Amino acid sequence: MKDEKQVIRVRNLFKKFGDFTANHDLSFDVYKGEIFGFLGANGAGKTTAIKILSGLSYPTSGEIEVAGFDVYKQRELLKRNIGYMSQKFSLYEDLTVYENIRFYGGIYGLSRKEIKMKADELLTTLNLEHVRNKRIGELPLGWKQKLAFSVAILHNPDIVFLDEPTGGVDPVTRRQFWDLIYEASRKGITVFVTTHYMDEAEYCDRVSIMVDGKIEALDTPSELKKQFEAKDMDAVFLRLARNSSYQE
Ligand SMILES: Nc1ncnc2c1ncn2[C@@H]1O[C@H](COP(=O)(O)OP(=O)(O)OP(=O)(O)O)[C@@H](O)[C@H]1O
Repeated sequence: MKDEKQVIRVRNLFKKFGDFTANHDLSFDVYKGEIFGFLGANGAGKTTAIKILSGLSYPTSGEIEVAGFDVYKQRELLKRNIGYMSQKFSLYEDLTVYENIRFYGGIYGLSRKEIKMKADELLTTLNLEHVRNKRIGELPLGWKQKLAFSVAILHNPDIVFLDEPTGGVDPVTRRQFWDLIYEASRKGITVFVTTHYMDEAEYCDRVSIMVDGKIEALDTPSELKKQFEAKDMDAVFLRLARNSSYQE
């Protein structure tokens, strides 16, 4: 646990689609600056929960506070204090790198001066100054994802939600992506991340594993390995996912 300050508080979260329960009685806390891995097989209910936590959809029931805001009544305030990135929701392919930064900076309420300063800083850090005026569509996937992450935290939010941010990216670029995650966490930004890559689960401070809509395990990677007598997170995950009623 990085810091005692709670930034996400979830109690008895249920989300139902008709008769189907996608999230079943989830309760957990996430702390300031923590890198929290949210794992589960396909269809376990991760995206459903992330959408609720980031104010994009309502829960069926439960008490949920994110960045100190209630997900039922304070969604607009909540959204201003978080960042969100997924493979499906990212940068605009037809806009240039700088236009994307300007667009999102505007949405996040930054002034022109702040946007310019942040853009310069971000492009220098990522070593992408030379593509400032290139369309996003022309860039390699790994660059796009690093940019998308940096844009998602442009406004210095309390929490950033990452839904499979490194899908389809080679291991070297994934490692570089994780350096950005560590840096954000060092600055006090909480990182809530879903991934299918078990090496990435090892990089998290704590990991929760969801099976069929329920959290079946939640602890640090080293405690989970001890608890399940597993040599790595892959083995922990397989042991839990094997109990799933959902088989591909
Ligand atoms: N709007 C919806 N209406 C009905 N069922 C839904 C809806 N959204 C999600 N579901 C169902 O809820 C379950 C959980 O979906 P969710 O997308 O949260 O899973 P996930 O863990 O994010 O999976 P993946 O890793 O494949 O993205 C799935 O069975 C899905 O079909």
